Amino acid sequence: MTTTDPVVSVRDLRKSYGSFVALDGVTFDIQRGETFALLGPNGAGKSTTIEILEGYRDRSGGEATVLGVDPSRGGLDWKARLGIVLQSSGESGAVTVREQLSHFASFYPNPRTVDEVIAAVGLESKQKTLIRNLSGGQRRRVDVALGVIGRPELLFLDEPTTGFDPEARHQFWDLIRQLKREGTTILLTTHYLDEAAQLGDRAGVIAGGRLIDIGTITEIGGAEARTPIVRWTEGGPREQLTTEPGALIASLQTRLGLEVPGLEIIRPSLEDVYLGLVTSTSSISTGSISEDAS
Ligand SMILES: Nc1ncnc2c1ncn2[C@@H]1O[C@H](COP(=O)(O)OP(=O)(O)OP(=O)(O)O)[C@@H](O)[C@H]1O
Repeated sequence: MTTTDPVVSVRDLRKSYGSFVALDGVTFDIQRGETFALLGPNGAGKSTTIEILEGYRDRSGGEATVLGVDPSRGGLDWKARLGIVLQSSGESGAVTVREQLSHFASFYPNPRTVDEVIAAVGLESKQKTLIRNLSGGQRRRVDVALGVIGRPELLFLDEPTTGFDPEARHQFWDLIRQLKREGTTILLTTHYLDEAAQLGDRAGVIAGGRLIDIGTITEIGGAEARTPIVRWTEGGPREQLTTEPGALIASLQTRLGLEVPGLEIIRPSLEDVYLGLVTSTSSISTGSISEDAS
């Protein structure tokens, strides 16, 4: 593997559980230092993808390379270069936060200090608490701390902020930005579009086991994100004009400086675009979404 090779390379990845097809030919690369967000609704295939790349699940077909190694054959040296935060950790320990982190740190050649990671996830006041006595969100913070303590080259985060309160999410985003500055490559799955937009250099939208769109966050927003939506709220129920009339009114209002009471020009958020994508299931199955949104 050379320094310019992708850190993660996935080609036509397939996974079936019996007759059920969970992944139906997924292809993407992640470059060194990049943060890639995998977005998709429940059951889309995000965890299946990430767990194959972590070496937890076997694939049914296609190719995968992670840090130059086929993850189904990765040994201990390979695993020591990864940080893994699973979707559910099963951390129910009868040990304290501090003890658990110290124990994990001892597996790695060049770990971060326990104090550093405890501060990074905001668990200073709970470091001597048994893990089983933590709240759900606090346990999740322990999971994240365990994932980063080994100073991984590649960090896998499967819905890392589920159960976090807003302050903890922002603290987590700061931690991820610090890891990005240090050059860590990150694969993140999330339902939160603001999280993908805040952290992701690029994102892939997965639905029904297929990657239906891939690109920078702006590219995924695509034409729809650039088209103004006009909301007319004067005298009656809210009406939304999303196509040509909306664009025309918006353009006239801007060019002529018209003040129209009750007229609000907005641009759809990534969330609006995403919901449009994942609810158009008929288009997804024909694969036309990526063409429409590009
Ligand atoms: N061991 C299994 N046996 C059978 N089906 C499975 C198994 N694991 C996952 N699946 C199915 O594969 C599909 C993809 O699951 P996966 O966990 O990858 O989705 P996801 O995108 O991570 O969803 P979520 O956002 O809900 O976590 C789902 O329909 C799920 O029911």
